[in-house]
Amino acid sequence: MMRFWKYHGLGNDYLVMPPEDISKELTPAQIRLICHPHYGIGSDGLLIGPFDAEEQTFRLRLFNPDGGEFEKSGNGLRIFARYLWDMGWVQNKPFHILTPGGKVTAQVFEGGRRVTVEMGQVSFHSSRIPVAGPPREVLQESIEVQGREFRFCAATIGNPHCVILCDDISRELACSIGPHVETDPRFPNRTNVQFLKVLDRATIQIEIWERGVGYTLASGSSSSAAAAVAHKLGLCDSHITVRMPGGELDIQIDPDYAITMTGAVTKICEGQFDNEAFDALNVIDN
Ligand SMILES: N[C@@H](CCC[C@H](N)C(=O)O)C(=O)O
Repeated sequence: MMRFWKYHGLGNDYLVMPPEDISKELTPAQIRLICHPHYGIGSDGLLIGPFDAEEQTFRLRLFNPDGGEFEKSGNGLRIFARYLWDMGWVQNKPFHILTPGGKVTAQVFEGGRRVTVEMGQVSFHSSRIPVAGPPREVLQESIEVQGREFRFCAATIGNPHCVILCDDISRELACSIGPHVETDPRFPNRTNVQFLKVLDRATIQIEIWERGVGYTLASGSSSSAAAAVAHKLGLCDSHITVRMPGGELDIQIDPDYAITMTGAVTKICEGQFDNEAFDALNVIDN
């Protein structure tokens, strides 16, 4: 049996599992099953932690529903911060979370329903994201998908993002174009994809296709990357509300492109995952 806690951040849902319940490292196939909507619990990702909890610093591992481990998640970090608060590991003062994409600082408010995370610094440099080709800031470049040309900027906040500016955005656009961009060879580690519409100097709207997930209702790292791109291009000021189908996030951009993200977290349930569910492993991967 593995205990789990399920939360969502604006409809982007994650499971949290304590590492002490996981006797042997989960395989990618087992993670795919746990996240499967029918054969598993169902979620946009799996968070395993805390590892090495000391002096208000907690290490976290993060996995996409395709079974791949990834670097950083904005909604995932808010959710993990709330989990630590629910479990009594932290109180209302700031604390730190170590992720493969860097160390962040988090703080819980409003009885756990609102969390602020200092997400780290956005970089637009090809060598950091990564993006193939000569070392450069990846701004306003061209990509052709299914006979249509798009202008994009790329950014990292620990995980890779491709931000495509559009006059009109939709779920259909994200689902038709996103998969091709996610796996475009210029992104050696693949990429998350955001379709960005600037509403005014303090408000943007995005539709999201996530690496290793697909279409999601919200994404904190996507919001951070898209807001940073809008600011970098001079289209928005430094305090931006990001509107997504699942709700809004508040993004503050420092002069060095350090990002502070604030938004809601909602607890859904907690329970026990029965290893019997792994009987369907051969079903989901065929
Ligand atoms: N939904 C997350 C992003 C999850 C990670 C992404 N799929 C990736 O592979 O980088 C967020 O809120 O940032």
